[in-house]
Amino acid sequence: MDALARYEPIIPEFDAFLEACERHLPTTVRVNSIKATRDRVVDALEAEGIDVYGRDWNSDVLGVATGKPGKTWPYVHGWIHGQEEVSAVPPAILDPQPGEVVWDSCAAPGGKTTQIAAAMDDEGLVVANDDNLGRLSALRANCDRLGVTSAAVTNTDARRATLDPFPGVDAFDRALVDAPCTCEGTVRKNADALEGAGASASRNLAALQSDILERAIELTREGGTVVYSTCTFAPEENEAVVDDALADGDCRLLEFDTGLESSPGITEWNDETYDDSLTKTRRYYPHQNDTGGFFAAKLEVTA
Ligand SMILES: C[S@@+](CC[C@H](N)C(=O)[O-])C[C@H]1O[C@@H](n2cnc3c(N)ncnc32)[C@H](O)[C@@H]1O
Repeated sequence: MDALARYEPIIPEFDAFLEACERHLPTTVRVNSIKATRDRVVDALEAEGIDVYGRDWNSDVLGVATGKPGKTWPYVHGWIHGQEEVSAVPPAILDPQPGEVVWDSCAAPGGKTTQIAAAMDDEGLVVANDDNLGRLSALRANCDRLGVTSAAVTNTDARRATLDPFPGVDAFDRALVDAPCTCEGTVRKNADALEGAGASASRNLAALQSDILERAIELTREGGTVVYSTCTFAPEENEAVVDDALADGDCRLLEFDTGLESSPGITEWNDETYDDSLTKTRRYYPHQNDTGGFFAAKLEVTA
């Protein structure tokens, strides 16, 4: 947990935060509304001895009290997807609508792609991109199992993505940048997550994250929405990256409230200051909702 010590000045109730990071992460699943309803899923899981409980902020997210849902037929048939609760936040605030064209720039293995497609009633187009060929089979398999027919899988470096493969598409309506990051917020399910974490690892990733976010803003129509998210606590990968995008002058931050407890983004870190509007971004800490850690920013494209 040493790598987390540098966050003491910015994380509220720091001792409770550290204590939560050492606790086992609750298992959660997301109901796949393309194939099933919440009630049918609850009944089917209970018939297999899996007890679940609802989560107030999102009726499609179920906590698992007992049993292993990944070994049940509702899982095999794609009625549910194993998804960490707080990782359902970015697609929820992206708020994609049926018929839209949405870019998921860093999509594998597809937890958020399939959530986006479900929110769109599987109508429209979700371009699910990832530059790592080895991760595309899991992305495709998840789309198949969950019955997603609206996704097109691409394998490009998001920094250089174009609209050329999609004749007739002038711009994306919305884009998600669920960026590659140091993954510190996954420490509750992977104790090794903090190995190699720290300011220098975070600074090394920031240029890639900024370039992908910049490309997402360029490819999204004026008035469209871009969500930037990471599963790390590092301001270098979070507020600093969004601050960079704001400085280009083509977007502005929007406020959002998922119903989950969260803290506002910060505007000062070490020797840096960020735009005041960075308080509209949200930080989700493990002790607030008994989840992993996440950061999310919702941007409107203005030019
Ligand atoms: C946090 S993971 C995405 C998780 C995914 N959104 C989900 O919910 O299942 C980040 C992904 O970014 C991909 N990635 C890294 N660099 C990239 C780049 N330059 N262009 C596109 N994808 C990239 C990685 O291969 C990885 O799959």
